[in-house]
Parts: sequence; C-alpha cells; structure tokens
Amino acid sequence: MLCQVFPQQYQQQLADKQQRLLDLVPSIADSLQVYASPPKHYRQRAEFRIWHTPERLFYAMFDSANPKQPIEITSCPMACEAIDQLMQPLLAAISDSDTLKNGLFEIDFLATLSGEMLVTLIYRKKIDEQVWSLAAQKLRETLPINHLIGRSRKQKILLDQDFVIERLATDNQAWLFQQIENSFTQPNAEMAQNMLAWAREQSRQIVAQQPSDLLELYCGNGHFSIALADIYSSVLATEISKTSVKSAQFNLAQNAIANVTVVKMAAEEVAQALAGKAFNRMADVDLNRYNFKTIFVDPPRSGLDDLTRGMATYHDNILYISCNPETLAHDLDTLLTTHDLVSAALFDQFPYSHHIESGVWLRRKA
Ligand SMILES: C[S@@+](CC[C@H](N)C(=O)[O-])C[C@H]1O[C@@H](n2cnc3c(N)ncnc32)[C@H](O)[C@@H]1O
Repeated sequence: MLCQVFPQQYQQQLADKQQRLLDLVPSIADSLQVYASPPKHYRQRAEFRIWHTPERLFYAMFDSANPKQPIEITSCPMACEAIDQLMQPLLAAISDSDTLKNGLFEIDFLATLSGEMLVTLIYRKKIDEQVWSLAAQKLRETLPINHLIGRSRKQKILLDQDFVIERLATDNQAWLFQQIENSFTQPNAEMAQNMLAWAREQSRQIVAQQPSDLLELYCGNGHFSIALADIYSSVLATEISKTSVKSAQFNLAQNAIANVTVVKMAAEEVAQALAGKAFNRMADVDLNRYNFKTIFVDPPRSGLDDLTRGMATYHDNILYISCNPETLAHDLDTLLTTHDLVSAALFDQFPYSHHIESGVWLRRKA
C-alpha cells in the first residue's frame, strides 16, 4: 500500500540512499554526515483523494502502474500521529453531512509539532459559503481541528485563518514559523530541525573564521533566515513568491528579529542587482552596506541557473541545501572549480522514497 512504512527496512533504505548520493557526488564521501528520520510518523503534511461509492467514502491513493484503480488507505503511518488518528473520525463525521460530503474530492492535512491542525476540504462543485461554513464550524467543534478551509474552483472559504504556527527548536533555542496552507514548508519537522542545527553549526564555524553578512536566496517563509539571524551580523533574504515573502515578514515580526531584510526577488535578479542593475524593489536596500562573505541557497529541484551559479562563486562561503542530487552534482561541477568542499550532510526528509535532501558547505580555494 502506498502509505505503508517499513521500519525494519529503514536503515537499509537510508544506506541505499547514501550510496546513491555518493555515486552522484563522490567528492562529499569523506565529510558526509547522515541524519536519519524517525522511521514512521514523520510527515506533518498529507493529501488524500476521496473516493465515493454508493455506500461510503474512503481515502484513496493511486499506483502509477494502475492509475484508474483506487487503493483504499485506512491509516497512514507516514503521517504524524495527529493526522493518522484524525483521518477516520474526520471521514466518519463528513459522511454524516451531505453539505460536507457532496462533491468532496480531496482532503489535505497540515499539522505541526506545536500541536496545531489545519484541514482543507477540496470540492469539485461550487461551495455554498454560508451553508458550508455552518457545517464546517460544527465539524471543527467535535474534532481536534484548529482551522478548516473549503476550496473549490476560484473559491477559498476560511473559518478563521489559512495558516498554522509551527515551533521549531535546536541548540536550546526555538522559533515560531507561520506555515500557510498550500505553500512550501518542510514536510518532515524533525528533519527540518536537524537542517537548522546543521546550518547553524556550519555558520558558526564560518563567522568564527571571518565576520560576514549573509545573502540568502530562495528563502521561502524565512525558515533558515530566522534561525541563522543571531549568527550573522545581518541577513538579506530573497524569494520569488509573494505569499512566502509576506509570510517571512510575518515570521520576522513574531520572532522579534530586526537584522533580517526580506525582498521579493528572483535569484537571477539578485545577481543582476549585485552587478549594479537598479530595481525598485531594492530601492530601500543599500547593497553597499553589506559585507557578503557567505551565500546560502536552497533552490527548487532544477538547481541553480547560470547567473545565480556564477554569482555564488563570488562569495567566500557557499551553503547549499539541495532537494535534487542530480542538479547538485551539476552545480558542483562548476562550484568546485573555485571552492573546496568543507562538509556535507544527507537529511532523510522523505523516507522510503527516492528523494534525497542534502547540504554542502563550500569554501573558496586558498
Ligand atoms: C526548496 S524551497 C526552499 C524554501 C525555504 N528555504 C525553506 O526551507 O522553507 C525553494 C524556494 O525557492 C523559491 N523559488 C523558486 N524559484 C525561484 C527563483 N527563480 N528565484 C527565487 N526564489 C525561487 C520557491 O518559491 C520556494 O520558496
């Protein structure tokens, strides 16, 4: 079944992943640190299609080998316990309400280590806002759900808000992160904490050798910017998504962080701005006041574009978080001509899948 986990095979799958990463990026072999995930209940997000039969509803997933045949999911041990335990009571309550049940196509869960739960019900028909909201309020009162959203084509109905507040901790410090429904967040919260710990440790070593401001690209909701803020003198963080930029600014305020500036910029535009091109969105930012000796990148699966890769090489230190070892290997072909590898890590964000999340610290060659 697609939602199954295999804890007895966990170590072997991690060893296989490590080998695959080393096959693609052999240069990291001597310094690789491996972070194992909890072998079950590791995902704070889960999405399920809902299948309707004349008698009942069930959670369904589809095998790519037989995509028209729904496979019933009765529990999901990949998902955190709060999601796993909510699945069946939620479906039973929805089944009792024609308003909530009719046209229901998908249910998405977003949970946090801080104990919040947001559920999105996605419909294939127009939602009657008033009627649905009343039924949804009743549902929320009977189950451990903090926030409930109804979605359909061009409709998004909120009972209150469309986000949760996560609390992530490492090094005896904790930070609060707004995580907005339907936008990027690290799905494995335990692993997200390990990634913050690793990034903080490398950063501490960097600034111990040389004071530095941090230039961060692809900052999302400020996940790394916020946790690294106390290590660098100041941080300029950039991101292409307007929603994520707003969320990062919300997160700076709720964590009372004053030395991070977030700007909505594509990575390739940051390269142009550093090369002297004027951008209205950078009007309030004096690039000359920064002492960028370190750049932090966490790009999407496609890796770095040519301009951004070129810009990265101007910095003494490059911290690179990758969700795709193939594009990491491609980027390292260039970056390792100017920089040496100092350390590397594998973070098992997605156990039992082929996905590999990793990190490297590169330092300019002597
Ligand atoms: C892998 S996520 C990392 C987000 C963040 N660092 C985190 O840990 O939550 C990649 C981010 O890059 C952003 N992105 C995608 N293409 C971009 C581009 N060309 N320039 C800037 N940001 C981009 C996405 O919106 C997304 O937030």
